[in-house]
Amino acid sequence: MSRATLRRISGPVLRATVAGPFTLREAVRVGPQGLLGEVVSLDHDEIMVQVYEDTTGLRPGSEIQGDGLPLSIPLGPGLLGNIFDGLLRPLSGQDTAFVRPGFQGAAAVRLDFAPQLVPGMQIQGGEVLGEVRAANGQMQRCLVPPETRGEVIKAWPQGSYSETDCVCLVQSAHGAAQELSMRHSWPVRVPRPIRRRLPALAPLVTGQRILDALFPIAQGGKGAIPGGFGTGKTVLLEALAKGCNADVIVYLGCGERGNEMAGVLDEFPRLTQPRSGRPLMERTVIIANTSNMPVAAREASIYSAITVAEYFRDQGLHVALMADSTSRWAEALREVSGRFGELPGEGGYPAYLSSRLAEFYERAALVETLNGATGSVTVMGAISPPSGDFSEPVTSHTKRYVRSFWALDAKRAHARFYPAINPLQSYAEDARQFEPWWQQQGNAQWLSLRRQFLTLLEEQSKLERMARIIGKDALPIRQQLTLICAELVNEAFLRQSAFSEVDRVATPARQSAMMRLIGRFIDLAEQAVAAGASPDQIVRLDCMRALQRMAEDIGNDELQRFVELEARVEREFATIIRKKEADHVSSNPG
Ligand SMILES: Nc1ncnc2c1ncn2[C@@H]1O[C@H](COP(=O)(O)OP(=O)(O)OP(=O)(O)O)[C@@H](O)[C@H]1O
Repeated sequence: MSRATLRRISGPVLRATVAGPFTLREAVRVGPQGLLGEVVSLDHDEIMVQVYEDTTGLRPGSEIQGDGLPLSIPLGPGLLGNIFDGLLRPLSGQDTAFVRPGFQGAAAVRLDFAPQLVPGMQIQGGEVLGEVRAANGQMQRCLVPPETRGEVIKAWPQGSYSETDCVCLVQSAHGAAQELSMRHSWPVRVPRPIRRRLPALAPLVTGQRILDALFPIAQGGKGAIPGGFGTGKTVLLEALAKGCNADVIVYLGCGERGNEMAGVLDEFPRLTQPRSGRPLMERTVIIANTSNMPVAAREASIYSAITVAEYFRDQGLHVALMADSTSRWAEALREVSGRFGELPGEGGYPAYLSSRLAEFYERAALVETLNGATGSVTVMGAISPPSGDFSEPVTSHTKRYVRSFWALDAKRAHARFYPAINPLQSYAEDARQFEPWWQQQGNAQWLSLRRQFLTLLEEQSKLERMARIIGKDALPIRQQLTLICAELVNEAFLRQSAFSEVDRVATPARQSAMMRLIGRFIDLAEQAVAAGASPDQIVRLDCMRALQRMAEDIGNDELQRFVELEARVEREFATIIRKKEADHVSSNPG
């Protein structure tokens, strides 16, 4: 085992004189406490180590021992429903209220394991070793570690085992025997292998109308949520974690304030999944690395989170990873890089900020797993640009790698218009691909309605600028109508409170019903104006209020009420149009 002697300590960065061969990225144990670290540079007889724990009290002269392996995390069935720090160690103290006791110790917790392998079988990495059934009936697959290959020489029978108990013995072609348990470890910085990437065909259904209908993200896609202070990044990520249709949620609180994380920790165990009604924590893994935890661990936490997400993907599941916030992660990178004495690049960040962001987002994908199943990791990262300036390095580099960009807007947030996503600054590069998916949901008009809504919102912004100069009433009637319709899209469709009992999650069917109804309103309003009705008459229709309130009034299970509302809108427009035609006839009797 390689050893080194600690020479210099600068916060989480150590320099040590080596007495044995170390490798780059090797995990090390430092000092008498065995603090966990990683070799980040090698130079003749000196190594530089980044330590993931508090280095207070450490002294020069202490010993550093190499693990001989890269920094790795344990992956097993005990992850689901629990909360960990950035290096995947269960959080202790108050936070352990819902941590399955002894996860790390593993021996204490026994799980019902049903094997799927029998002696004589030739197996390869990624195959299903067996299944674990939790007390609540939830099934999880245990996988053969990706690099394992050989013949099963012994398989333990169905029964109760701890995560680290041997349940299968495999002999490789070279004759070496390997013990397999329900848990295996994997180096966090190495993407887990897959058979191939698949083209994304379906969106991740988020339950947020502005995202699903206007700026969708693919299942296996990557999205960013940039937004200045207090614009709603955390609330939006939490809403996605609660309402999206992923099988597993990995929620990473990276460098956020402790009280914000406390909200998640307190709330998630009490909530149920809107679709299945099951407890939300059953499908969630929380990784919390708040601003008061060691800075270097924050840097590692993003890799731990994506590795956990890939582990569930490899079981053939669809996983959504929410990272709040990637800016705090980049700040950790900057701080540690400064201590290494590296030359700072743009904004003081290291020159490799962009490649690190790329490495992270590239791990999002829809894939065929090693065992032939289909799974995905969708990544959504919040960004906190200082002063809300989207040209700063983290936002601008992230923009190059994500396909959905949901820009939060301080003006909308100040007006308490939530989610405060600015539709003019946001985009979704994969949107058109989802037309067939929406057709399958019974919304054949989705693409044209989406285009119509986006055009209205764009025109609204231009017209409002003009109206500020000349006054709204001085605009031509058609343009006044555009403003009315855009306002309806905003108020009735895009506004969605994350705290509303009825509206916090909108199903695709309800979103479709609302889109169609607004589209019908726009058609009828145009017909009414063509027949001579004034914009004022349209605004004063009784149904206007019902339309503006429909998101709050009509729930996901009450789709028939949209049909009734549409009939009411048609009746009211028919009345104005008939009246206009009658007026026309009486003023032109010949
Ligand atoms: N979708 C939403 N629905 C209802 N209210 C919201 C929504 N989004 C944000 N808010 C309101 O805005 C407040 C601030 O939101 P949040 O804490 O998510 O902002 P943030 O961008 O994460 O802040 P910070 O920059 O401090 O991390 C919330 O406490 C809530 O009152």
